[in-house]
Amino acid sequence: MSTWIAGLPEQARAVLDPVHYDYYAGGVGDEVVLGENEAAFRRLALLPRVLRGRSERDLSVELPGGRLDLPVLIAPTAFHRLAHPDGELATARAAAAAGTVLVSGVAATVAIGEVVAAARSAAADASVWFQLYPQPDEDVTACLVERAERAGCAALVVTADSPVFGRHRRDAEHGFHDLPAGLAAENMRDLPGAPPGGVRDIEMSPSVSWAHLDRLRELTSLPVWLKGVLHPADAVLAVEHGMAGIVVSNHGGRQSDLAPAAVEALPAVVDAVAGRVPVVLDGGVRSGGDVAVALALGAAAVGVGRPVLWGLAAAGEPGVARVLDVLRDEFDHVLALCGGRDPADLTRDLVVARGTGVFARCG
Ligand SMILES: Cc1cc2nc3c(=O)[nH]c(=O)nc-3n(C[C@H](O)[C@H](O)[C@H](O)COP(=O)(O)O)c2cc1C
Ligand SMILES: CC(C)CC(=O)C(=O)O
Repeated sequence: MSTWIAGLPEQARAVLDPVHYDYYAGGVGDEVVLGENEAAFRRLALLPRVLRGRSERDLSVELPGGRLDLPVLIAPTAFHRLAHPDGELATARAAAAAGTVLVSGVAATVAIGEVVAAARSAAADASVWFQLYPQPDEDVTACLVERAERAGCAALVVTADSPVFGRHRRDAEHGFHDLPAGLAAENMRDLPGAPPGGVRDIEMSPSVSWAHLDRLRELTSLPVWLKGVLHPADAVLAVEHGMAGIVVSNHGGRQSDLAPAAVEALPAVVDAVAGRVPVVLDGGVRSGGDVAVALALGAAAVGVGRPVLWGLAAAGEPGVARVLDVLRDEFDHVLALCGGRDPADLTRDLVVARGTGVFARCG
């Protein structure tokens, strides 16, 4: 990990309200998965290939919903205005300037229309994606989809790993349940079932099903990604239900504390999908080396969550820009060291488990 990214949580902690720091940093239960997401990357190594590189590498990838100049997108995280007054506006500008995508959450503290406008102010061709939880009241879901389309989003990301809220001990200890006065989940304003100007709660429901997803898909022509898939059988179902892509994720260790590390779940999902749709990985990505390992295991790109929040808290838009720049630079360097010319040169035969000899291949 770059020393700068490694030091970011402490920089952020120094400026954040401790309650908000813990909201961002924390995980579910004993925070086993939170730690494992990063630790699992440390258990993997990449075998370099020699004498096949080139001096200029092409880091770009093409995904349903846009082309990324580097295979790193910004995973959806809630409430960026807890980190910095510019909130999602700063994150969107930094992502667009770096040539990548911000997946802006339904729980953003800036409405999606303004987020897209901010991204386009930094790069006219910027793509912003919109993440949502399918709401048990399908009129609310339909309204959110329409808002994302009207705003000009290029893809939807439906999060499926949250049938109930994860139990976050740090938040419970602080009694953190509400945003401070003046901040709100702006996309949830003025929705069916709320009084004019009122903000509806984001609801989780264990009864949200594949049928909800089918109906959601009928509402839109945008590509729909499914986020929070860990079981290969669910990946197959996602393809059968017309998903344009899959995000392998355990929600950054914030939902089930019994889940495997995200990178350990990745190869089986990639195999099950068998190239029919792209697979993105998020959880524990902290360096360009982690990006390279995930791509070698079959991810088309990775998402980063907390490092972006730390960069935003520490330095606003330039902080997010620097996180992306460091990841790009490190990834490019590792790719060169592996004799890679572009991401497609990172293949699974390069990945080995540390401490078990080169014949113990992963995946
Ligand atoms: C503070 C915080 C808020 C999050 N909010 C959302 C959200 O609203 N929707 C969602 O799908 N995922 C959410 N996530 C999960 C991220 O999209 C992503 O899966 C996770 O952060 C990746 O792990 P990383 O933080 O180790 O990079 C959140 C994560 C954090 C840390
Ligand atoms: C508003 C919340 C549901 C956001 C979230 O997904 C999280 O905090 O992990």
